[in-house]
Amino acid sequence: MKTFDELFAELTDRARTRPEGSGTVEALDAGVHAQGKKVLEEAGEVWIAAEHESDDRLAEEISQLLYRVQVLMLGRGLTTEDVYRYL
Ligand SMILES: N=c1c2ncn([C@@H]3O[C@H](COP(=O)(O)OP(=O)(O)OP(=O)(O)O)[C@@H](O)[C@H]3O)c2ncn1[C@@H]1O[C@H](COP(=O)(O)O)[C@@H](O)[C@H]1O
Repeated sequence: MKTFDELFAELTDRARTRPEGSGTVEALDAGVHAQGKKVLEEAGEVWIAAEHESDDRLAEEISQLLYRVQVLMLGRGLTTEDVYRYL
C-alpha cells in the first residue's frame, strides 16, 4: 500500500533512472497527448465503475486514474507542490 506522494516519488525516480520494462517510462515516452488520453479513458472507467460496479472495483479504477494523472504531471514537469497549492 502507498500514498499519492509515495507513488509520485516512485514515478519520479522511474523517470530519472528509466529502468528496463517500466510501464511508466513507456507512458512518459509516449508524450503528453497519449498521457492525456489515458487520463480521460481512466476517468470514464471510474464513472462507469461508480454507477455499475463494486466498491472494490471503483477503488481500483480510482487508483489507476491517480496513476494516470501522476504520469501526466510528470510528462508536463509538474510537481505535487504545483498542484497542492490550489487545494
Ligand atoms: N499504480 C500503477 C498503475 N496503475 C495503473 N497502471 C497501468 O495502467 C494499466 C491499466 O490502465 P489501462 O486500463 O489504461 O490499461 P490497459 O488498457 O489494461 O492496458 P494498456 O493500455 O497498458 O495496454 C495497468 O495495466 C498498468 O499498466 C499502473 N502502472 C503502474 N503503477 C505503479 O507505478 C509504479 C511504477 O510502475 P512501473 O513504471 O511499471 O515500474 C509501481 O509501483 C506500480 O505499481
